[in-house]
Amino acid sequence: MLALPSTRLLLLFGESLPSSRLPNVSRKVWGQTSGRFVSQVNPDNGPLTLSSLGFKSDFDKTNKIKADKIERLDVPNEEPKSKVRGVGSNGIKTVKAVRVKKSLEIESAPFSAKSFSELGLPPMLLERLDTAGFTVPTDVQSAAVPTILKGHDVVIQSYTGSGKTLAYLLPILSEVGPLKKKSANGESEFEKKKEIDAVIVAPSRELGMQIVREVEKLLGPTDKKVVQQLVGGANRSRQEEALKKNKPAIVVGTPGRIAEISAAGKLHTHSCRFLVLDEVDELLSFNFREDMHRILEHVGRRTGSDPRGSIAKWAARRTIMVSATVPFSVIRAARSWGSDPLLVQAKKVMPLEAVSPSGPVNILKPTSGSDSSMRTQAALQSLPPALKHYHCVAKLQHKVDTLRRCVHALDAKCVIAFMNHTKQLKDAVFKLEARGMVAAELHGDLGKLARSTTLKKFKNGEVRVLVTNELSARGLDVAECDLVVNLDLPTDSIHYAHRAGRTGRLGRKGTVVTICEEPEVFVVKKLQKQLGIPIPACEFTEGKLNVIKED
Ligand SMILES: Nc1ncnc2c1ncn2[C@@H]1O[C@H](COP(=O)(O)OP(=O)(O)OP(=O)(O)O)[C@@H](O)[C@H]1O
Repeated sequence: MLALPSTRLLLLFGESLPSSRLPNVSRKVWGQTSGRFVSQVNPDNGPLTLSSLGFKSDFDKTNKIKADKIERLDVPNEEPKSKVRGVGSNGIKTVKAVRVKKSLEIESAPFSAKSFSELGLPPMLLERLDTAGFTVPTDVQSAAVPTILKGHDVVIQSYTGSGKTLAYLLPILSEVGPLKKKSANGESEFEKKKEIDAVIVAPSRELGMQIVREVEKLLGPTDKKVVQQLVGGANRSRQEEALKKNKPAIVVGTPGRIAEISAAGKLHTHSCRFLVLDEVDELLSFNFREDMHRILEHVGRRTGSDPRGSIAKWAARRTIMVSATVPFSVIRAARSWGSDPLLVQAKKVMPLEAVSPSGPVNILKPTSGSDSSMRTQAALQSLPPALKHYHCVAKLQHKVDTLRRCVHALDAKCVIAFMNHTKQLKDAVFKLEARGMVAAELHGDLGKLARSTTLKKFKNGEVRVLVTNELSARGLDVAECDLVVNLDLPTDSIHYAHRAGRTGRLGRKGTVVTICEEPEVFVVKKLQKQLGIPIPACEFTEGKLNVIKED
């Protein structure tokens, strides 16, 4: 069995490995194979799909909680109607061509229910979903929506890019705001209340704004003010004014700003019915502990003490915790906050009580190596099934040029390159631009405007390579991203999974290449073992990715 650790940040490899400044290297002889057999990458290498995993489709029958069975349907071969872009490479620094739009193929579509109407959503919300181009729910949406609608507290765990945001937004919008279900007397009139009905917390400004846009997409232009962003970095008094004037039903924000405004008495959340913690394992980390403490104490809290204990105290609030990586510490916390909480995965719903610390919730245990099928299943619960993973050995001073050759070899149009230290990002961008590749840096030290402008340019195709740090590892949704490159190694398998998950969104193809120095290869081997996925060595010769087969 795969055991789970009790804390989120497992620094399995100690400190992140050193990376010094990068010299100005333009041309070198690359990747000697030293007697190893080199083969061309096989484009037909079929990805593992969810359906090949054979997850259980029913609720656990031993479950003491009387949850209804969620009916499973065959996976239809339908693509969602999302717009996806491609790029025409121009190679000239000054020309910032916008990518030509083309569809990125969805290789293994994670859809099981045939339509949203099967999930018990109100007619107006169904209409808005249709208008927004969402026609078929993903597996995790099919599992989560009816479960939350039945009133359960849930932990939603499913791989990156599988549609977890809508999985919790849809049940909330079914009960909160102008799209909600009609009441028993047939009224659907949305009455503005003084208090907030749903609080959604996300660890970064970017992720918070992304969630706001997803809510706005469904609310439509006339009801946009039903949701209010409370993210850090933005003008606080304007946010407070908007709360007062618009009386939003839903707020989405970062822990610091929500806690700040709440402490100032400008955010009334005591009768709140939904609390969502998106990227819950990150939110429950040490960094956010004080702000999260305030939020957990004040959102949905009934006034006056409750002699029946903490569970009764929280009975009015539904707590929804979400992440691709769920350590057992989150399960433990969820058990103490919720009443009969359930774990919702793409094809399985089970009571949290049934999750054992040694059960395969996730990828988080350094494995000793015996049960490879268990490891594979656990990894695939966090990583998109259509991803391909490689590593490439390069000297430190050649890493950026290796990245450039990797982008050309894979003809990648939309690339996210991760580094560990903010100071090095500028250098890498400079080198890429010097070789005619349009690149930009994104990190927390940049101002609010610079961050959103860069992200916008990346999303609309003006920037081909986004060089960034851990800020972008979680939640960032750019459907067109077809390549993730680790220029520095992630600190552990959780970080690897979140970085990797920026590509291969919603069943699309994607490649993850980790560029490391020879002494770092052992770390890649460890990641490979922990994640239960092959990360073969490769090199980029003659403009192609060549897989190196080990003896
Ligand atoms: N049913 C659907 N049909 C089409 N597109 C969808 C559907 N559900 C979600 N999407 C789109 O898929 C993309 C990924 O969804 P989302 O960001 O919610 O994934 P996620 O599981 O939360 O990922 P991460 O773990 O990285 O945060 C988004 O662009 C979203 O709009």
